[in-house]
Amino acid sequence: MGSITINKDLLRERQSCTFNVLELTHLWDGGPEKTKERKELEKFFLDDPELQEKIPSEYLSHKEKYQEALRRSCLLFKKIKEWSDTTGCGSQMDTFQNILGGMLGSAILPDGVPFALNYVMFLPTVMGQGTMQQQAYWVSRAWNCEIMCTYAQTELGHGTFIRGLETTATYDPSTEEFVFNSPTLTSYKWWPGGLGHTCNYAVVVAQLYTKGQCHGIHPFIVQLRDEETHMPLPGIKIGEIGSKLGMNTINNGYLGFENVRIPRENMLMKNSKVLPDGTYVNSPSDKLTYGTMIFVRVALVRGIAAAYLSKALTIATRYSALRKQGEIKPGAGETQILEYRTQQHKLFPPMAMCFAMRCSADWLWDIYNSVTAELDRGDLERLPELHAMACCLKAVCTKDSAKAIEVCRLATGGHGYMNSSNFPSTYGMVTAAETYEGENTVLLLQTARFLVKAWQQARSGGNLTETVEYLKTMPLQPLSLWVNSLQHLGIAFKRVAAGNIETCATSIERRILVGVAPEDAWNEVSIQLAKAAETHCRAFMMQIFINFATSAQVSPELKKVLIELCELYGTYFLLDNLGDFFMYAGLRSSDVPSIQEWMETLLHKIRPNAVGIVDGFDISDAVLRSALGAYDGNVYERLFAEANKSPLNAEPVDESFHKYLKPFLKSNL
Ligand SMILES: CC/C=C\C/C=C\C/C=C\C/C=C/C(=O)SCCNC(=O)CCNC(=O)[C@H](O)C(C)(C)COP(=O)(O)OP(=O)(O)OC[C@H]1O[C@@H](n2cnc3c(N)ncnc32)[C@H](O)[C@@H]1OP(=O)(O)O
Ligand SMILES: Cc1cc2nc3c(=O)[nH]c(=O)nc-3n(C[C@H](O)[C@H](O)[C@H](O)COP(=O)(O)OP(=O)(O)OC[C@H]3O[C@@H](n4cnc5c(N)ncnc54)[C@H](O)[C@@H]3O)c2cc1C
Repeated sequence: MGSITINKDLLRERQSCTFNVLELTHLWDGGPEKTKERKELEKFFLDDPELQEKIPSEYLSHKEKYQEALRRSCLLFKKIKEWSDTTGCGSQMDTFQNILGGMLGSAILPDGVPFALNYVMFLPTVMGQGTMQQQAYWVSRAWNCEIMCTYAQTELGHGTFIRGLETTATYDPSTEEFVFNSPTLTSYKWWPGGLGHTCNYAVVVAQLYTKGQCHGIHPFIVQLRDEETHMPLPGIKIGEIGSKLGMNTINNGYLGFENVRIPRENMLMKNSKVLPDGTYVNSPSDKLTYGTMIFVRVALVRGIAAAYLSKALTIATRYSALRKQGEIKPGAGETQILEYRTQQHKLFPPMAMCFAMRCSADWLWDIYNSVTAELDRGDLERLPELHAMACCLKAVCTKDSAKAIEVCRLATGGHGYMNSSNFPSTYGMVTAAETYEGENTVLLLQTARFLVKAWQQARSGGNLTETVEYLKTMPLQPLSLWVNSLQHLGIAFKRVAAGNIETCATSIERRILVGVAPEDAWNEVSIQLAKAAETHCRAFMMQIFINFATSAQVSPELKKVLIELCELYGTYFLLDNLGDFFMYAGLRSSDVPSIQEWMETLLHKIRPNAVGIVDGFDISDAVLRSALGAYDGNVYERLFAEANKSPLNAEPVDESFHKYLKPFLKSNL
């Protein structure tokens, strides 16, 4: 046990890699300086014995899991402060992003950080929707952990349709207060992270009533618990919602109100306002209230979808390089399972997806920042495009990531089913993101709304924004004969997207012409609309990946690998959606064998570099937390060591034998 020798198959894989792995790590991190900072940060946190796991969390009770997560969260956030004070290297915000949205947090609190919402949603909401005075007061309190806050929007009865939320905030001009009530069971807040027993304040989204009129949903800061005793304040009914598929340490909670009063100043008033006499002042756009959701959707693409997929791929690829099972040629000796073409087909396309997600996430982050600056200047023109792209990228990337993580688990056979593989917790984390922050189908339909409008605009000769420009040009270009090239793939994906969007738009128009109400027509066509949004997103990701791979300033060896992965992304999704390419991209059935061969050749070319690629993600063993994926490949020793941590192995005969089994066996049924 505890051998530090590297598995010889993994060693051979590393020796035969054709590119410089460190160069990929630098590219992945955004430069050598970023790699250095990340490694220093990991060392500072992960070498701390107080943050090491003593008993695997799977063996703790629900309550113990939460208590242990809270202990670590407190230590972790003290250390963040220490890190910023002592190193002066990197702002605290960078560090928070790495902890909450990066891999570091998942190493220390794999099932979720109960403080996450304070940073991921409360602070962005106050910064985006609070006045300067409100920001000055609340940001420093929450930032310095004087208070711990969450974001309470979803209710038992409504998550998606937020205009239907039932919690009321009624303004009382005589005291200049808002009075909060939960009129029904379904109006109870349900889900907010950290709400159960961690937070003492929340942004609460409620229907605003003033002067007898409802003005729709607005955000308010509400104190929930006493700052000293942590007891719920009068009229606050609060608790935790119970055990879930994953994320069991994030402390999701419920919350009801009975005549809870808050000062008028606690309404976040950057956009709309209520004056002391109760006069309501409108926001420039009611969609500005939805700003925090856009921020989190943007952050999730990189922080959850791409990051957790890179982890799963590292585990499954290293394991596949050392696991031997069966023979390809009888008598030639047992084969590394990575040699099986079917295994390569499971693992390498998700590697390509991981790169496509990262490039798209960087693009999305940049436009998020520029559009946010424009909004601050009162310019709302690009908000619809940002909303549309944040919605479809969040939906497609979390879906691809969750599906691929499950494929990675299946690719490791029985051992992947163990908690010690770290697949279950990784999957639990990512599949949650398919639902939260906007359920994926719902988000795709939001993008589809934007696309149908863009299609109509293209037809009437109007101007189109960057991501939908192709709707103007694509239909005009004649279909050419199929060529196996990246450029042709890029065009074909756009043709498929344009074709799907056109089909939807004309199906809706056709229905309306025969008297179907527009809303019913929309619902009738919505299966195709969701698909159209997905194909638009895929075409966007394909093009972004092509731009990245062809223009990356890297060595020829690494560039070759990036191009191979990019081609694999395209050929994989093309072969998976042949019908679309037949219908809209001029593909003929006689073209398919050569594309299948192209894809298989790519799998063959990527094979020698597979371990190098995942090594390039540079995920340390402490972050991977997997018996199957460790750098040295000593899988079987680790599986044994993990099995022996089971509390059932503490005694050779468990007490249940004497209590139940022995009497049963002796009872002569
Ligand atoms: C890196 C991260 C690290 C770690 C994370 C760790 C832990 C965190 C874990 C969990 C956190 C989870 C938090 C949550 O889930 S909070 C709750 C999130 N809830 C949602 O996302 C609700 C989803 N629903 C909606 O977003 C909207 O209600 C919906 C868009 C579905 C519909 O809204 P509404 O009915 O008001 O609008 P429509 O009539 O459909 O459209 C009107 C119009 O407005 C446009 N629109 C809609 N949303 C936006 C937006 N956000 N911004 C801009 N514009 C928007 C829409 O396109 C329409 O435009 P038009 O067609 O021009 O009329
Ligand atoms: C782990 C986790 C953490 C969360 N954290 C928070 C939090 O911190 N704060 C918070 O406020 N909330 C939080 N949520 C709630 C989350 O945002 C909602 O669950 C999510 O928005 C989906 O809403 P819903 O549960 O009401 O699903 P529903 O909207 O009821 O969806 C159910 C089904 O109906 C379909 N559907 C609904 N509307 C439409 C439509 N218009 N068109 C077509 N199909 C539709 C959906 O596609 C889905 O298939 C969290 C949820 C989870 C799972």
